[in-house]
Amino acid sequence: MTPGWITTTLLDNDAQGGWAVARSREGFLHDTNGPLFPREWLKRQDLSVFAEHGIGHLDGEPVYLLELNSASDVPGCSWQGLRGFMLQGDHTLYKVLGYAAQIGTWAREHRFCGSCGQAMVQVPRERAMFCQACDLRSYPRISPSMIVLVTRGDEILLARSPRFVTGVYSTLAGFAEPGESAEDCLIREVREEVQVEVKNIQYMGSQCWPFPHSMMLGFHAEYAGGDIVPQADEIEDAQWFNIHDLPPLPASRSIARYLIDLYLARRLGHAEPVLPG
Ligand SMILES: NC(=O)C1=CN([C@@H]2O[C@H](COP(=O)(O)OP(=O)(O)OC[C@H]3O[C@@H](n4cnc5c(N)ncnc54)[C@H](O)[C@@H]3O)[C@@H](O)[C@H]2O)C=CC1
Ligand SMILES: [Mg+2]
Ligand SMILES: [Zn+2]
Repeated sequence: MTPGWITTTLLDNDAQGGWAVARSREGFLHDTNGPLFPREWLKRQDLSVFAEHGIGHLDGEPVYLLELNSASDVPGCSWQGLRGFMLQGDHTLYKVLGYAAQIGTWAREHRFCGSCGQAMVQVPRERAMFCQACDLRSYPRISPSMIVLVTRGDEILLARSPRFVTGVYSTLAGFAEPGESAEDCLIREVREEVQVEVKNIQYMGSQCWPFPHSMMLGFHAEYAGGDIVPQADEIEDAQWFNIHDLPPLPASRSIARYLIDLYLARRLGHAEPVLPG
């Protein structure tokens, strides 16, 4: 048995047994034991199954996703969004659900060929949807996004999007555009969002962010010039905060929080945090 969570290209849907998770627009089904159910039991419930996908092995046991058309009532169970599992509970289970969500979304959005409109089929032994007419393969979509902590000595630059929980300030972030390097994107995003220039860009680590399919590339950068001017609509407020007087910060498992906590730890001589994958 291999311990932990290992994603698998494909599993045999006709095989019996294993674990399963169920996903609807309301999130994942869970009970007091969590979101993993014996697969044969789950399939006997009154669920409107849209598709079934083998997604991996957890501690050697196969895990399947039941992608549903709608959320139905299952006695003793309720539904919870992926963010809820990210914020609290077992991190490995959150990784299972994050992967399940990305595969479910991608398969649902790639039933038809984007080039000719014909129905696509799943390719054997590969996580891809295939159009026979165009010989086109579509792979799961991953969107590279830069995230950066900009610092000026004891001060760090944090901003609020109107979408954030009330009061919370975070690091700047944005999606890469075609033609950009990671550094180009970071410099553009910081300019667009706060009109500040940065220097000494340093890569710090990455994190899968399945909301819905970002790959966060985390950086540290030093302030090089400019006064903060928040971007209309995107940035509600942005400020330099002293490290001894910080506002409410992002969730502890996010790379945004890691970048902040790492800088504080290095500045104040504390133990360094570990980035959750
Ligand atoms: N894990 C973490 O700690 C954090 C993760 N994030 C994530 O970083 C990502 C980017 O951050 P934002 O500030 O929202 O991006 P952003 O600054 O580029 O602005 C968002 C806008 O980008 C456009 N957009 C949406 N999806 C896109 C895509 N796949 N490719 C290109 N453009 C797209 C839309 O117009 C959207 O309104 C998001 O997924 C966000 O959830 C943001 C902050 C913290
Ligand atoms: Mg942004
Ligand atoms: Zn086609």
